Amino acid sequence: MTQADPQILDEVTHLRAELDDANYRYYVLDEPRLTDADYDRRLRRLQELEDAYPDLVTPDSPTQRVGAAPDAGFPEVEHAVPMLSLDNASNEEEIKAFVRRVADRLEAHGEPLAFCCEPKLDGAAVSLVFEQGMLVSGATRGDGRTGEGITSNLRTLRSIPLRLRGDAPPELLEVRGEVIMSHQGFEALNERARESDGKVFANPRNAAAGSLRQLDPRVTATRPLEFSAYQVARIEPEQGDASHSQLMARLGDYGFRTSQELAVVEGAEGIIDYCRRLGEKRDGLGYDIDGVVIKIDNLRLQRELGFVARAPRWAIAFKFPAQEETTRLNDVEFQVGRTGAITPVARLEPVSVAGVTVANATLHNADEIDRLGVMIGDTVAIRRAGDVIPQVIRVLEEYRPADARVIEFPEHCPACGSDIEHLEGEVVARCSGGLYCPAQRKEALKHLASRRALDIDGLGDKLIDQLVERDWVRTPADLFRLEAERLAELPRMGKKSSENLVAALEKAKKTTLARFIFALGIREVGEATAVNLARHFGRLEALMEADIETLEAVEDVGPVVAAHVHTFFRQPHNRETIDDLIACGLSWKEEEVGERPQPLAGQSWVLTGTLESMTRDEGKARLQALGAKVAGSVSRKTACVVAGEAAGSKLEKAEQMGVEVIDEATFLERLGKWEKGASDS
Ligand SMILES: NC(=O)c1ccc[n+]([C@@H]2O[C@H](COP(=O)([O-])OP(=O)(O)OC[C@H]3O[C@@H](n4cnc5c(N)ncnc54)[C@H](O)[C@@H]3O)[C@@H](O)[C@H]2O)c1
Ligand SMILES: [Zn+2]
Repeated sequence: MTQADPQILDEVTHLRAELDDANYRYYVLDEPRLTDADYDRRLRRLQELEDAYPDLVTPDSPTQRVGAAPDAGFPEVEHAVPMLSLDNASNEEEIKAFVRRVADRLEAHGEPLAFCCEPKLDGAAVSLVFEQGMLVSGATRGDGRTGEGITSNLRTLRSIPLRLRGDAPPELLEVRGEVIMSHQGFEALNERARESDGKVFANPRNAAAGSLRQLDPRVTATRPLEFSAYQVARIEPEQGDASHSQLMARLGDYGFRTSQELAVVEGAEGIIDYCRRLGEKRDGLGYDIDGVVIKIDNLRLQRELGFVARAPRWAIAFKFPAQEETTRLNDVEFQVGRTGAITPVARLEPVSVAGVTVANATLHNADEIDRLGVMIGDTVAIRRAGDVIPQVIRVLEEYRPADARVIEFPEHCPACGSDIEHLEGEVVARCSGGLYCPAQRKEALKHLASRRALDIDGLGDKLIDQLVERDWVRTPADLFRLEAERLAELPRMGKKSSENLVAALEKAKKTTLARFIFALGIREVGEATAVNLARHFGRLEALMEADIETLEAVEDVGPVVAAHVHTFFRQPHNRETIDDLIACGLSWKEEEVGERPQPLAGQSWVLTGTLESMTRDEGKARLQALGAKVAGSVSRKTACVVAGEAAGSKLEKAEQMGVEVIDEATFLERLGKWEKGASDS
């Protein structure tokens, strides 16, 4: 046996310290600092050294253990059957070697072996114990022997049955599976966290693990978690299933979700083919997988093969390329979205992430840049998964060069030069050139033409897209200069509909001051605010000249709205656009700004979560137009909460306070009724 020299000993000690720290950050804090690739490299190196110098192996080496010791915040749960890790294969050769190895051990030469292949879900492993069909305990993997008791948290997951389906449940069932978060759920959770200064997670795995390990189950309940079962650890009495795949079908009958991608294949060729096909599907699945788990399907053969220290002999994980990589951030550019939001985009040293070259990643907004503490020249970890835009998730500060530069947020819109507004308390910075900015042109025109603005009949979204794309319409006033003959050249626009549109444009010119103000699309100026502004100032000129103080004196106008209005009218381009519209013949009689019935007057409403049929701003405007106040937080005075998709803490608070909560469908139904009532009278 070779004797290790002090240098090797040093390296081993150092690697172990690094890996222990990485395990703690990954499994306990759910906040890794190393990428998985870096972690795996270190673990492999340690394994090599231990193979070369077996004397150095200690029972507590990271190569001998799984996960990390359970956190003290939870009761300890001893696993009756240990929760192990899996050996890895990273290429076809290693898959073939695995198949040869098991065939040799089983002395199954010549006979094709059946393997059950499943996606390797990238979440957090949990174990669930059912007695007489009832869920009695749920735990994390922990260090494999002892996990954290998180039963109450797991009970909040709808995909975990609290009682097994069917009338003859086994006396005892222990099921293992992965708790995952879909890409959609993950994005929505982080989006909420960014808005409310909550914890932003690097990836769905950390988000799932972190959400499960909340001390308060009510927090877990708000997180979009799903459970997918992949193993039966114990079943008593035995039900006579001969294979893993039969057990999975049984779990389906008991009410569990199992992978839809599960398939039984034969031999190494079958496995390799499955891995290739699943690899191609990976980006479209909507959740993270980091590979394929391959298991001997026959349960008797599984038992014959048994386990080694860290992993079963009858299974292997084929690893897909990592979805996180590190690269250099060369520069940051700023893009204007269609609603004027300014998004910082990281220009990266191109790097291949899971088979796709990534050269750009989003940095979301100025707060995110602060949160990450990122500078130009930094080495950053990026993540690309599914169809989600690649993101910068972490800075590797130790690699920061001496000439790293601070990222300066621009003061003027890169598309049109208007001032960028970055209001206190708002995460998103925006271009204030609403009507003028080419990046916002389509949206601005769609808003202007909409029913509650200028109400231009027949000017739909598709038509606006065409007009802008052909460059026939650059400013709102250009709309009113369109001629029927020219319009008739457009696809699916006959002579008749062109003439109708021109007539509708003519008709729309006669409007009201309130509609005109609303049509300008000033941020946060909904219909109700527009009415208040029109009523207060009476004349457009007076509104345009108003200072912030005067604006704040208007009913329902707070500092934020006042600032938006003020900035809007300070932009020379916006003023030109308005002059131009008036020159085209837009007009209104002040006295037309009349009273509208306001069935919701005096009520306070709260919107939370994502609405499918409208933006939150629009929902707010429509409520305000009916007289309601729309508040940002729930209190006892709240009349009603509208809960959209992925509604979070506000929904929870409303439920605690006994405030009425309605879903989007009910909201739409009621809005329709009230709005009809309002326009009838
Ligand atoms: N970045 C870091 O700092 C850091 C630290 C520690 C670990 N890690 C990463 O964690 C991984 C190692 O973790 P591990 O020990 O949990 O091993 P593993 O994740 O490679 O394999 C075991 C796990 O696979 C999961 N699994 C998913 N689908 C399954 C299925 N269908 N059947 C059976 N099991 C399934 C189970 O949760 C099981 O616990 C590596 O990828 C490593 O890079 C990273
Ligand atoms: Zn702009």
